[in-house]
Amino acid sequence: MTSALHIEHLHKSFAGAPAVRNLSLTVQPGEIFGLLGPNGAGKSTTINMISGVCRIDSGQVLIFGHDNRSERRLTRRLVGVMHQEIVTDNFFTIDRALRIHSGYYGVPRDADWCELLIERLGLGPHLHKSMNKLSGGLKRRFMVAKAMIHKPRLLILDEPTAGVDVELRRTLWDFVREINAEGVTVLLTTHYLEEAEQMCERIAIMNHGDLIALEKTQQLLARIEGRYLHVTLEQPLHEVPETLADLRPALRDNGSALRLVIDAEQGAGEVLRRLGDLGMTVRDIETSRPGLEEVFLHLTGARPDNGQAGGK
Ligand SMILES: Nc1ncnc2c1ncn2[C@@H]1O[C@H](COP(=O)(O)OP(=O)(O)OP(=O)(O)O)[C@@H](O)[C@H]1O
Repeated sequence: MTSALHIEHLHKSFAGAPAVRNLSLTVQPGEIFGLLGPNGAGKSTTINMISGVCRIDSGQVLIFGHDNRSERRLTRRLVGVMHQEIVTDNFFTIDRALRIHSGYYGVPRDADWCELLIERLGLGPHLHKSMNKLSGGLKRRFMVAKAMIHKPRLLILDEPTAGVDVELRRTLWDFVREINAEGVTVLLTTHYLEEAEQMCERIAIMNHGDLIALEKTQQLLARIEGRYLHVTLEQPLHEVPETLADLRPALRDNGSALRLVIDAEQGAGEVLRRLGDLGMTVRDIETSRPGLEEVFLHLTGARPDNGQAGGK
């Protein structure tokens, strides 16, 4: 089966500083694939090389088996990209801009498809507004429609939900799932790791230009063993006693909450007894499983978007 996207030994430097180093990966047709990494990891540079916006220093990008440089006209039609920066055609209305963009790809305008995009992205009531009068959320919705107007087989979304409210994020992801079910392959980046966890079958993590993990989402999640035990204390702690070091403690909420890591099979009772022996009075407990955010932290040592966004 021809892969939807095949990247081989891709490399890009800016003024001698590598932004993407020897990157190889393959996305299969029909996948929803996540490309994650902290700020500056090289995700956008990779996407820009795939879409042809950024010159490739060395390596190769094949889109459904076609080289994105030697078969540029063809591959441009096969891919739809929503770039991270908000770029709109300021003095056009949404309606006019969408018409122009379908012409740009040289595909005949498919009125039904265009209507579906407009309806599903909630653009209907705003079609005749000029772009510079739209809210940020609406501009993003327009950008998704624009990326898809020519019915690409590979849709690339670079941070589609940055700065977008919860309701719209849900609408957007529902739509992405729907078109994926109809056969469109999706490559996405997001700083909201919960979204990546829910959406992606496989996830690649980049850091400082290198690929540091590429696994099924479930395998990635299984990398962190154990469960979290979240303990609320009656009396705040100033520091955690040394004797609890094996539980990898993290003090939170000015010392009034303690997060401990316990074995998957270990019961909370034994841990609570140990806390009691140390003179701590526990007010409340809760357990949870580590999510993608913890795996990400573990692998990269950084929070997505410097801790400004993402899960809990
Ligand atoms: N046009 C450019 N000129 C110079 N340096 C650049 C350019 N584009 C990207 N870089 C640098 O390349 C590195 C990778 O940046 P890139 O934007 O690809 O990362 P990213 O993973 O997409 O980050 P973010 O999550 O912040 O968008 C960074 O060090 C960045 O400063």
